[in-house]
Amino acid sequence: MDQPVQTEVWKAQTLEELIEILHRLFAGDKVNVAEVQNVMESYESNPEEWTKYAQFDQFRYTRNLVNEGNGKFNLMLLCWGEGHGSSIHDHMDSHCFMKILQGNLKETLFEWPSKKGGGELLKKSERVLRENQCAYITDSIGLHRVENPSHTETAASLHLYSPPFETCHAFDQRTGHKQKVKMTFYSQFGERTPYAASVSQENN
Ligand SMILES: N[C@@H](CS(=O)O)C(=O)O
Ligand SMILES: [Fe+2]
Repeated sequence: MDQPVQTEVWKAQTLEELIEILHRLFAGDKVNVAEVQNVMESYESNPEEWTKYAQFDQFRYTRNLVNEGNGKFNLMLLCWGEGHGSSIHDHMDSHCFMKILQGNLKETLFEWPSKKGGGELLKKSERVLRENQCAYITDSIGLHRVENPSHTETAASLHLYSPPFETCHAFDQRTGHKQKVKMTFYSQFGERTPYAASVSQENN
């Protein structure tokens, strides 16, 4: 019988402590997905600790950089207004962890377009993620779309990407065609990104 893989169990009491633990977990070359997911789930969202990063936009979800993870990962807070959603997109072969800090988010998984090209993207599954849950996706799992299904409540989520990336592909559900998109930060470390640095760039 195989030995079970030892995973350490950490409990993050605060956002600051979570960031410290994440730095340790990403110090080496290997990522233990279950361990990262567990520690992100162990943090009980406390809005007082993250509200300084939360900047909402009227029209679309925003990406707000919280920590650069020593070059190993980017940690960011995403702010979703009522009904806001992403395109169907990939994650450039990175690990992607998504923890709900406030509200609910609906995640719909899709298959990659078939090699022959063309045709509608097949929906694999959908689920609603609730406060403090942490989901994981990477390209081998598929593509996803994330939406705030509520028309009365905003939502906030904490995303960790390793290695960090700045572009991804957005897919047309009906044709399967993809387009490269550049992703920007609405704010970094609590400060609104200057207009010149984000102009003519898009979110995903
Ligand atoms: N991957 C998306 C957010 S999500 O919809 O998972 C982004 O970084 O903007
Ligand atoms: Fe995503």
